[in-house]
Amino acid sequence: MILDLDIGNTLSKWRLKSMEQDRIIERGSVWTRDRWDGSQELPDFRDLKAIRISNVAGKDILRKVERLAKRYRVKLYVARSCEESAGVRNGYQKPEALGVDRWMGVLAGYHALGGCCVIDCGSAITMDFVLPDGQHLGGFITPGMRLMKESLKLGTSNVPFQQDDTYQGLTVPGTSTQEAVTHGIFLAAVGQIALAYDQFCQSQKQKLPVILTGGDAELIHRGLSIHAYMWPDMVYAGLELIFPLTEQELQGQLYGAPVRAKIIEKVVFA
Ligand SMILES: Nc1ncnc2c1ncn2[C@@H]1O[C@H](COP(=O)(O)OP(=O)(O)O)[C@@H](O)[C@H]1O
Ligand SMILES: CC(C)(COP(=O)(O)O)[C@@H](O)C(=O)NCCC(=O)O
Ligand SMILES: [K+]
Repeated sequence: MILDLDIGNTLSKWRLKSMEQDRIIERGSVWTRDRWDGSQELPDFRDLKAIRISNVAGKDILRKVERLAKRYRVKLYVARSCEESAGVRNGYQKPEALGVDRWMGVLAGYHALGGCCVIDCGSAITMDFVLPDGQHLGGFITPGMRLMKESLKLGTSNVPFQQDDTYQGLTVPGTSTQEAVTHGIFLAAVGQIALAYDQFCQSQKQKLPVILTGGDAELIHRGLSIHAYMWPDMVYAGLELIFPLTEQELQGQLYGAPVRAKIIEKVVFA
């Protein structure tokens, strides 16, 4: 069994993947700031062959995982941002400073679709752009929806947005503090993405595919008018790409990868 860890600043997501088949056996998450020891939310470490980790929540967490890997004598693969990997050249002045979750997303996105725009809607909303020739151009970082809400401390609570169909109402002016805040935040999240993507396509004179991932991707996706692929396992896919362990991964098949919509040529009957 392989344990893949996507450690974000809010949630630490994990999944258990079987070595033999391309199957996810179990998934879970723990609050990154919580104590992990003895947490019921973590998988059983005993039957693991390997742990692969993308971590943006600091060294303490990494040390915790290193201790676990050592205790259970499991091989640990730690992802790090670097200058170039899997055909992508890191556009950061200091490549190692790029968040490794962003780097995993960019590598997976480029492998699946070539040039693309990768958007991770988590504690922060990050956007990254990669050209068809593999050049990463960098991107944008803004507070995620929950952080925007908390920063206002206006009639808000720590409860995440209801991922239900009330989003339609989110684009009309709010008539209470709660509504004005919730609608405003949604508008900010969706609006910045639309503006940044539009300006990018104008400057590059090409429309690159957009891939969304992260805890708030569903909600934001429904507010976007641009077409976007959803890839919940995108960060994990970056781990599969740089640390391939299963048959499929060794053949470059990434779990849940979007398949570029084929433009069906109009069949014209003579
Ligand atoms: N305090 C909280 N209580 C409940 N859900 C939360 C809380 N904070 C964040 N969330 C939800 O958890 C998800 C965090 O997104 P995720 O992409 O996992 O973030 P990160 O990778 O930055 O940790 C979001 O969907 C958000 O709505
Ligand atoms: C921007 C981030 C905090 C996003 O993390 P997340 O929302 O996934 O918790 C993370 O990618 C990060 O720590 N980046 C390092 C700084 C940078 O990418 O420029
Ligand atoms: K994330």
